[in-house]
Amino acid sequence: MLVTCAIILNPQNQILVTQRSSIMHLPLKWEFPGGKIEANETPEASLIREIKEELNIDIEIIDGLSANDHHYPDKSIRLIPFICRQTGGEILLKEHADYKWLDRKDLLDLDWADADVEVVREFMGNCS
Ligand SMILES: Nc1nc2c([nH]c(=O)n2[C@H]2C[C@H](O)[C@@H](COP(=O)(O)OP(=O)(O)OP(=O)(O)O)O2)c(=O)[nH]1
Repeated sequence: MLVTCAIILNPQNQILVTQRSSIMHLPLKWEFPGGKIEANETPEASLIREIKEELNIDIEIIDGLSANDHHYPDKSIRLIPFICRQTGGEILLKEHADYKWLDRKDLLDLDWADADVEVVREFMGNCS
């Protein structure tokens, strides 16, 4: 399953992180918002759509990071991360339990979905 996720930076270069709800797969784990790529969709178009649906905000995509393949006991995903900026809208949580803007140095303190840990490491390595 192909999943895109957005590492959204604000003007202070903090990063938006979202917490999965208790009724989702991987309940209460932190992730970068995003979701499954649908048929006939580019990864970029899918991500822009998902972020609007889940968070009510508009984003532009700045760059891509390496995809990370991860096997959960019940499913395998290829997580495809993009670095993004918010271009409009106000955050409204439609699916998630919580969100926060975090400084880069604090990212690894969260209880991440397992597939994200490698993405966080690459992002921190690239930017520090
Ligand atoms: N959106 C997103 N999903 C992630 C991340 N890390 C990670 O392991 N995942 C997993 C959680 C889900 O199993 C899948 C994304 O699916 P989704 O969020 O679109 O859909 P979902 O919960 O409806 O999935 P499903 O139960 O229908 O399979 O990828 C991440 O950073 N962002």
